Amino acid sequence: MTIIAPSILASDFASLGDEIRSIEAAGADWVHIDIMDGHFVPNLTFGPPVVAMIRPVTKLFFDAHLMVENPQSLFPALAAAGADRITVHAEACVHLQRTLSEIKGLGMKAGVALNPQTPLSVLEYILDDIDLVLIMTINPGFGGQSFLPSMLPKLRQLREMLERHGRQDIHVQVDGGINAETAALVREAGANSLVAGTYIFGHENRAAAIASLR
Ligand SMILES: O=C(CO)[C@@H](O)[C@H](O)COP(=O)(O)O
Repeated sequence: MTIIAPSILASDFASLGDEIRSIEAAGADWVHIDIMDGHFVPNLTFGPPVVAMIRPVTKLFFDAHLMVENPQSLFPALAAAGADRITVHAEACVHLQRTLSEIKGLGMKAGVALNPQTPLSVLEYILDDIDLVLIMTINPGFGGQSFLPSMLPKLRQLREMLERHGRQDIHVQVDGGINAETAALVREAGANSLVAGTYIFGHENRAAAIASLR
């Protein structure tokens, strides 16, 4: 079963609670929360106080994607705010294994995101520390960008790596430019968790949009 994680980056922030209720009613599995700091990526979103405010709105799993420098400084506040998983960028973490241990030490699941140019080899020795790999199918920072088809072979190679290590249980997530067309491509290449912002929140029928991604 493909897991659908709408990215609230594309929602109407003035009605964030209602937007989250809407995707829950439409069949979303996880809420994807893009946290950006204006340094690691050239855009700024929100932080732990907003996560805490939306926590009572839904019981859906909170899948936080940190596009920030020094992500570890946010872990305690995000744990307290109710994040279920924190995904950090390998490019932002000098001591990646330690960073992942810190996330798990606070009772959350841990994931690693890779920018398009980052090789899969950075994952080779940390597979025991994660339950998700996020393959960015755009350069992070903004919604509404076009899907990079060059990420399809990367997804296939990741699936092979996970099989080689007996870790097929690790989620393979994609993020960026996902719509009904690109969803079929990434599912075929091995993704089982799809993040989509513009496509779901911009669709007149969000339940139909989510169903089309599966
Ligand atoms: O992490 C990001 C952007 O950096 C994403 O989660 C985007 O929000 C995806 O947006 P769409 O491409 O689906 O509009």
